[in-house]
Amino acid sequence: MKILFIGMGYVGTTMGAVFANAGHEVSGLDTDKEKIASLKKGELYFYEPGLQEMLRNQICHERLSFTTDVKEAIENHDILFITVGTPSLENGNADLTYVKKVAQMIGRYKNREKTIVVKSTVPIGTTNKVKEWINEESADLNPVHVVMNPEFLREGNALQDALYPDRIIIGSDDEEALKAMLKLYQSWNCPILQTTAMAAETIKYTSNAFLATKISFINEMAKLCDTLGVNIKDVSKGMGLDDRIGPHFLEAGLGYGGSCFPKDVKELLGTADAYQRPLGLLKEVEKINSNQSSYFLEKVKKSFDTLEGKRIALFGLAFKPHTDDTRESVSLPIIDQLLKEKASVAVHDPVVHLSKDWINKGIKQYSDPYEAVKGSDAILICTHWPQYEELDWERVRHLVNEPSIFDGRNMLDAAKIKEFKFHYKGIGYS
Ligand SMILES: NC(=O)c1ccc[n+]([C@@H]2O[C@H](COP(=O)([O-])OP(=O)(O)OC[C@H]3O[C@@H](n4cnc5c(N)ncnc54)[C@H](O)[C@@H]3O)[C@@H](O)[C@H]2O)c1
Ligand SMILES: O=c1ccn([C@@H]2O[C@H](COP(=O)(O)OP(=O)(O)O[C@H]3O[C@H](CO)[C@@H](O)[C@H](O)[C@H]3O)[C@@H](O)[C@H]2O)c(=O)[nH]1
Repeated sequence: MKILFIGMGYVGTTMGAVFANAGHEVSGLDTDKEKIASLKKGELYFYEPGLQEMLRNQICHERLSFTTDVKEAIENHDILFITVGTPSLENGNADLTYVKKVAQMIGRYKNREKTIVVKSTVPIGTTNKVKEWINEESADLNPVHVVMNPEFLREGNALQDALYPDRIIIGSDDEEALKAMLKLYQSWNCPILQTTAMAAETIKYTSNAFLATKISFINEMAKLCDTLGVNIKDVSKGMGLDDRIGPHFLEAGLGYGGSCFPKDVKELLGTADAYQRPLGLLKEVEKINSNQSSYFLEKVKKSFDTLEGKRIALFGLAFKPHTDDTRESVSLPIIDQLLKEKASVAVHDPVVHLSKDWINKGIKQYSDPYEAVKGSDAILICTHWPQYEELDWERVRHLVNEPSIFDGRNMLDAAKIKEFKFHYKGIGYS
């Protein structure tokens, strides 16, 4: 089948490559000329393990191509996936500008019957509006079939998640759209749930909200564990052994960031408020999450009379390991706060390069973690990059000024690290 992906970001590029890999002829459209120029050369402009190889392979097999030609792309394809961003507006609602523009573009250039797949995460009720936006703009009288097909991939694990998803959700009351989706996904070996577009949209938001709730729950318990002197890692492990609870998303630490959980939690809260069904539990989840970095910094501050003049080495800028994405990464507000307290900050991240704005604020970035820690008074771990577990901590001990580690991801083995005479503090774990 010939498929068009509109929006070559994390989702569009990954899913485009994966559908090409499954034997379809895929084209990727984006209005950003630089991104398309880079993708055409087989160069992935963001970091995602394994994707670059698949991208090049599919380009070589002529199953994957890229374009900025909106008219031609829309005219020549019958299945169009919308994968543009839906970031938060100031008020927390999802910004539908990009989705609406794409729908209008489709309407303008629609020349025959088409199936439109909404893959972007959109507020409940949007998929039905997409159909209206297309029809309002279209002079073509052939039918348009619209279906909601939320995406559940995680950055850093995107290929595995896209190739082997736990489930596929397809939501529409349009029989033709459902038929097209079942055909498209016929080679995928996982449960497929058919439902309404609104239920599909709701499933996406409630899934993210539930995972965010698990994280805030365990973080709240981690604070209690700090007070009680109980190890939260043992608590998570013990809880997770119960099949009904499961081991996932019970890692206590600095809380959730990224381009999805914060914005999707906000949007769901806004929708519920708009329908006068406020979600008290989820409000608390958000509040716990936004207080988590202050809780962590309080621990750091308690160890010093003042942070003024102290040299802090901060490990990890990405919002999670195996990605270069810093959207809503907790590391950035932490750096800001450290600067406000007049500390000097040296950072390391295996893949993220700090933007000029940050460098201009006086942050020093090092490509070698051992350089970053030289003369530091504290090491703050903000991203769970496995590389940090592998460091020669004995060597680190000899490079630092003060042997203090604040582990915002509880990723090091406290007992082992203390053997090197470090003072070690995690969250609910020390
Ligand atoms: N990133 C994830 O891990 C993830 C996972 C599941 C779902 N989602 C959802 O998928 C959607 C896309 O997320 P993303 O992270 O891939 O976004 P992104 O910001 O990485 O990419 C969006 C792309 O759309 C392009 N674009 C904007 N307007 C366009 C237009 N009119 N025509 C063509 N291209 C246009 C932008 O240039 C950009 O390249 C969001 O709704 C997000 O919530 C994201
Ligand atoms: O036990 C845990 C698990 C995760 N996190 C944090 O939670 C955030 C999100 O992590 P993760 O869910 O792995 O990454 P995302 O790429 O944001 O993926 C989420 O958001 C996507 C966009 O909607 C969905 O598609 C995915 O299913 C959903 O997991 C990160 O800051 C993690 O550090 C924790 O603090 N503790």
